[in-house]
Amino acid sequence: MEKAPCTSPEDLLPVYREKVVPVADTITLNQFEAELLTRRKIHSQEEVLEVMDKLYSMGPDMVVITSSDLLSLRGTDYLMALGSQRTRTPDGSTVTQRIPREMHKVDATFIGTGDSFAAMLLAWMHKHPNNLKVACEKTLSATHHVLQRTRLHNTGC
Ligand SMILES: Nc1ncnc2c1ncn2[C@@H]1O[C@H](COP(=O)(O)OP(=O)(O)O)[C@@H](O)[C@H]1O
Ligand SMILES: Cc1ncc(COP(=O)(O)O)c(CN)c1O
Repeated sequence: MEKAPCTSPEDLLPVYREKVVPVADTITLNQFEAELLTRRKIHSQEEVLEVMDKLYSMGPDMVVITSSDLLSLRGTDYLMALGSQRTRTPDGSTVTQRIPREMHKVDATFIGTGDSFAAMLLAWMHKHPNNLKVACEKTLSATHHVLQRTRLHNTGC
């Protein structure tokens, strides 16, 4: 999960908030990025849902929090990802599907996992256009395999 300092200049934040997010259909971001965009801190499962609602109110219909280290019920060895999709019913109300998944932490630091996650999610969403659950699960599984293999390649264990 990306921590400060940001890889993007902070003065671009208003551009993301006001120009980019409102025209996005889907956003994938980690907990830190979600906190920055919404100006809210996440300390609990309830708060992550509030932050996701705020992100929906900014425009996208699909929000995927790629990782959070606070929310896993299984402890600090796990990360949580949370996929979520909002659909409008013919009567005008909205239904939100949420797909929380926990993954075992791989004991290493990786760069580019968020980018690779977003690219794989796009590919799996293309293959499974009506099934975010399957797209998220395949993305997480493939990500985990890539990271384990990367670690094995670098450390031999
Ligand atoms: N140390 C890790 N152990 C297990 N999975 C990880 C680890 N780091 C990243 N991932 C995986 O990569 C995905 C994207 O990583 P994340 O840290 O959320 O993105 P970013 O690189 O934007 O901070 C996560 O959903 C998770 O599946
Ligand atoms: C300068 C820079 N470094 C590293 C990364 C990789 O970030 P992440 O680990 O969040 O995918 C990015 C994101 N594209 C970046 O812009």
